[in-house]
Amino acid sequence: MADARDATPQRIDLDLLAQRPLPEIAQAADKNSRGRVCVLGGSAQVPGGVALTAEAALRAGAGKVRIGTIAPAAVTVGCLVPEAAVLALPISPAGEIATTVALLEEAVRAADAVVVGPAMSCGEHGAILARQTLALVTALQGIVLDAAALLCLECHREHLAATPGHVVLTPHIGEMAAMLACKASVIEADRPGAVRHAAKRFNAVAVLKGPTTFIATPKGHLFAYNGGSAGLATGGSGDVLAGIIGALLARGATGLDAALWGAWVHGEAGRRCSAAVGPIGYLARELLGFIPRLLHSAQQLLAPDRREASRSHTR
Ligand SMILES: NC(=O)C1=CN([C@@H]2O[C@H](COP(=O)(O)OP(=O)(O)OC[C@H]3O[C@@H](n4cnc5c(N)ncnc54)[C@H](OP(=O)(O)O)[C@@H]3O)[C@@H](O)[C@H]2O)[C@@H](O)CC1
Ligand SMILES: Nc1ncnc2c1ncn2[C@@H]1O[C@H](COP(=O)(O)OP(=O)(O)O)[C@@H](O)[C@H]1O
Repeated sequence: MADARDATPQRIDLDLLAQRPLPEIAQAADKNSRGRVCVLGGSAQVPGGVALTAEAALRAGAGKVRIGTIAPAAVTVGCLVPEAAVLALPISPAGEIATTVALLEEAVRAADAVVVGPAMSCGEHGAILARQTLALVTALQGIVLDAAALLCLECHREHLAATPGHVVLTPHIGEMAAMLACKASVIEADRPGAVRHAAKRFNAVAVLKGPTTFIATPKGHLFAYNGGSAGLATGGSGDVLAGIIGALLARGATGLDAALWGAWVHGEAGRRCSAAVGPIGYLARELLGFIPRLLHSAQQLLAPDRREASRSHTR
């Protein structure tokens, strides 16, 4: 990783995003053309995390969201997000592999982007969901791999090698250590190097979350966002980020643009919560309500005729 140490990251701010506008959503667009997101995750220990991801995707503009989660949690999750469809997956996919695969294929094929892993605690479950999704990767506009879905990436390198940069990995430091089979202290010592190494190794956009979030591309481009709020270090906050990125991929953004915009919107939502509630103690679900306005106002500000205004605004 030493070769990456001298790389200076580009700062993720409105000036950078102005150069990378998101695909517009037409005024007349119906819900199928605004982006369909499938969220696969959840566990008996953390049944509600997928609801955060699904709602974040809806708040970021997805027209349709479907949640595939463990059967015992499916009804509850559906009630938490009545705007989403729910798919009940067998709790032990290894034992019912054929059913799981058939259900997943149908769900993934009906989506533009898939988010795999939020709130999933079982490595085996994650491995199967990630494998099935990656097998269909070319039919999708994007995939986000999060949490437990990141723990088996070595087995998926063949699939990942074939993707044209629309897979986004969202590890925190512990997950990054598992991905690269090293100690967390090694990642801690060189976060920019680690994220670049992971992006290259797995041929994906890598997002290393933390007080400063680093984003890298397989070609070695490096970006950093450090404008968030300490209160973002709270259970479920990463699930929200994964949902935002999933929705932006589904509307047609590239993996890199979805990651850059996602990190910025997530961090700014944290700042809004911090101002409204207090620097720590706000809930991940309280981030959700800020997403639509942040996305909308940033895009308005960045419309071509307003870019000059954005520059003076951010100075
Ligand atoms: N649990 C909850 O309350 C909620 C969880 N939710 C969701 O569940 C999912 C799993 O979350 P989680 O919290 O169960 O596992 P998480 O902390 O990600 O650890 C995974 C591994 O990483 C390691 N690791 C972590 N940080 C590290 C570090 N700095 N440095 C080094 N190691 C570090 C950690 O090691 P350990 O801390 O056990 O030593 C462990 O091995 C996720 O999607 C989350 O959003 C929410 O939906 C709702 C509330
Ligand atoms: N001290 C901090 N300051 C700003 N942002 C932070 C800080 N700590 C964590 N974050 C952000 O909060 C989110 C936490 O995600 P994650 O670790 O996956 O939590 P969870 O697994 O509970 O959802 C990430 O987006 C990360 O960048």
